[in-house]
Amino acid sequence: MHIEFDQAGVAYDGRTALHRLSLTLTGRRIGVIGLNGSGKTTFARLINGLTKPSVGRVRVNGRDTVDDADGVLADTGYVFQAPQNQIILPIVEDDIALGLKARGVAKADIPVRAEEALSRLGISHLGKRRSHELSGGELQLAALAAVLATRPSLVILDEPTNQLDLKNRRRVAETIDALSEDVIAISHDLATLSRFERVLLFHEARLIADGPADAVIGEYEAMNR
Ligand SMILES: Nc1ncnc2c1ncn2[C@@H]1O[C@H](COP(=O)(O)OP(=O)(O)OP(=O)(O)O)[C@@H](O)[C@H]1O
Repeated sequence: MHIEFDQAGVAYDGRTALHRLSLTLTGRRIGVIGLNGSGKTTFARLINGLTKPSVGRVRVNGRDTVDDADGVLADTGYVFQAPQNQIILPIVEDDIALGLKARGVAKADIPVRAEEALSRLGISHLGKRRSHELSGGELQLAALAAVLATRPSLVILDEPTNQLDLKNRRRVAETIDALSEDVIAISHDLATLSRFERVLLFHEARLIADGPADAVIGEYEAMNR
């Protein structure tokens, strides 16, 4: 990945959600930590252009998130904090197909791409299931499959293991570990992020630490002791 924040910041009605930030992200796996309301989701949404900067610019793999919003969206997949807001159609594979259709994938390729993504995560059996009947872990994996089916080069995960029990948390964490795509993950699961190459710590809408996982996680733990 190559992501550049150039004095980018976000404010809502005069309240700052993220102070101006300049930073370059390269590499394959970046974790994001911080207390509730510290600006993590705002930061992540800036990267795929879901949130536009109030000031400054964000560029993802050379594309500006305002000037080339469609290009950025095509290249970055975003798995939302609440998968029930992401998988909206009654049947899982129909939902995956909807996302592919919206991206202009040829009709004949849609079922192939959907099945490829489901089988990659070991959940082919969920394709024909009703999404509202799935467990939290199954739904989280289905949401990830829907994003992977669009073949993004970067996957942004917003608290992917948040709602999960221990078994599903492990399963999703292992899946994330095995992804070949670049990953930016917001997580409170510090054990998972400890395997990431770089971790960013947000506090009160500012980036306050940025470095190797062990050091930044240690700082976060010390702050909250
Ligand atoms: N659309 C919005 N309108 C107004 N305020 C917002 C909006 N989105 C976020 N905020 C505010 O910006 C601040 C940062 O929110 P953000 O969601 O980025 O935090 P977070 O670190 O992801 O929190 P959490 O861990 O609870 O998900 C919060 O004070 C939040 O209330």
